[in-house]
Amino acid sequence: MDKVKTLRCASDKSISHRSAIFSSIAYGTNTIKNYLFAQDTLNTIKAFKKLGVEISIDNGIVSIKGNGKYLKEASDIIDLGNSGTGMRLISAVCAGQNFLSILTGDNSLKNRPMKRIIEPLAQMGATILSRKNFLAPLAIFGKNNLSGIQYNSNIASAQVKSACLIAGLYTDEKVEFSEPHLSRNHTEIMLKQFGVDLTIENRKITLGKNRELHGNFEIDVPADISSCAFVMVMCALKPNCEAIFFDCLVNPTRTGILKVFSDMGVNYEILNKKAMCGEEVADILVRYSPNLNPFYIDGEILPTLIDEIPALSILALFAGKPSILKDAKELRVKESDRIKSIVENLKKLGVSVEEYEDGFKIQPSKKLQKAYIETHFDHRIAMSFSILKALGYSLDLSETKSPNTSYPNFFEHLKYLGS
Ligand SMILES: O=C(O)C1=C[C@@H](OP(=O)(O)O)[C@@H](O)[C@H](O)C1
Ligand SMILES: C=C(OP(=O)(O)O)C(=O)O
Repeated sequence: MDKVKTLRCASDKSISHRSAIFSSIAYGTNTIKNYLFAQDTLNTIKAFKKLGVEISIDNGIVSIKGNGKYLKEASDIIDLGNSGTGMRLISAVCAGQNFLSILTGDNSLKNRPMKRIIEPLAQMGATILSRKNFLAPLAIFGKNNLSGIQYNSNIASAQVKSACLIAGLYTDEKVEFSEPHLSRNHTEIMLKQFGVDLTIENRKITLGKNRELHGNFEIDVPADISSCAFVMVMCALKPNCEAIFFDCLVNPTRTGILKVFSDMGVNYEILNKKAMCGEEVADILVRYSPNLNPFYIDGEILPTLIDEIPALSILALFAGKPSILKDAKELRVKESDRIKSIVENLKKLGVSVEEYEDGFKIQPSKKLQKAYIETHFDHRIAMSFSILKALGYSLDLSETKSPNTSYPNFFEHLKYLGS
C-alpha cells in the first residue's frame, strides 16, 4: 500500500445553507466555521444580504448578525443560481414577510418543480405567482402572520419538510408535518439548537409554542458525506489507495451510502466518532476494494443517499454482477434528469444499461470506449465521470466548472488521491 493519504472533503452543503438561513432570522450574532464556500451556499449568503441581513466573512469565518424573523424588502431579484435547497427554503422565509420577493435561478433551477413548496406555502396564506407549471421565477407576496397547516407530504423531501417548518415559524397556529420516509433531519436538529420547540413522533413533526430563534454561538460545519462519496469511490477503485477522510457527517439520515458500501464490499472503517454542531461526525478510512458486489437499492434508503447515486453508478461498473436501482424517480428532477444523464453517458462508454422510469440496471464493464460525456452542467454527473477519467479512461467532459456548485476543491482532491 502507498502512504495513507488524508483529506477533509468539502463542508456539508445542507448544514451550511441552514446555518446561514437560521442565523439570519435569529436574534443574536452567530459565527460559522468551515462554512461551505461553494456557489450554492454563497448564493444563500447573498440572498440574505439582499434581504437586509448583516453578514461578513473574515479569515474564512462567516459572521451573521441576525435580524429576527422579519427581514427588509430586497430592492432586486434574488438569484439562487443552481440551488434547489436555496430556492425552496428561502421561499418559505419570504412567505413570512410583508413584502414582495422575486426568486430566480439558472436554467436548471428554472425547470425544477416548485409546486411541492408553492402548494403548502399558499395553503398557509402566502400568495405565490410562478411561470406555467409552477416553475421559477417565483413572485412571493408574503405576510407576517401565516396560517397553520397539517401537511402529509407524499414525497420524502427535506426541502419540502424544511419549507413547511420554516413557514411554520411565522404563525402561532398548529403546524404538523409528516413524510412517507425519513429525509435528512438537519432542519429539525438546528431549529432545536436555536431554541425552537418541536416534537417528533414517527415521522410526524409538530411545532410547539416557542417559534423564535435565538443564538449567539459558533457553528462548526462538518464535511459533507455526499461530497466525500465521490472521492471515496475514487479511492475504492484506485489500486493501493488508502485514505482517511476527516470529519465526515455520519448523521443516520445521510449514511445510506455507507450501508451500500458495506453491501458492495467497499473496504472502509469508521475511526473516531464525535459530535459537531449537534450532528454525528466521524473520520472514515477507505482502502482500495478490488472485489465488489453489485448493489440493489430501493425503498426507504433512497432519501439517505439520493445525491450519491451518480457516484454509485460508477462503482457499479466494477462489481461482479449487474446493479439495480428502483424507487428513485426523484433523481429525474435534480440539477439534471440524473437517471437519463447516467444512462446516456454510460451507453456512450459502451456499457449495457437498462433505463427504468424510476431507476436503472447497470451491467459491469471494466472495458470502456472513448466517449464525450455531457454533464448537463450537473455537478454530481461531472464529478462521477471525472472519477473514470482520473482512473485513466479516455473521455472528455462537456464542462468541468459545475463541481463549484458543491465541491470547489474536487479536482484537486481527485488528483491527490490519484497520485
Ligand atoms: O434539504 C437539503 O439540504 C437537500 C435535500 C435533498 O433534496 P430533496 O429535498 O429534494 O430530496 C438533496 O437532494 C439536496 O442536495 C439537499
Ligand atoms: C440535488 C442537489 O441539490 P439542490 O436540490 O439543493 O440543488 C444536489 O446537490 O445534488
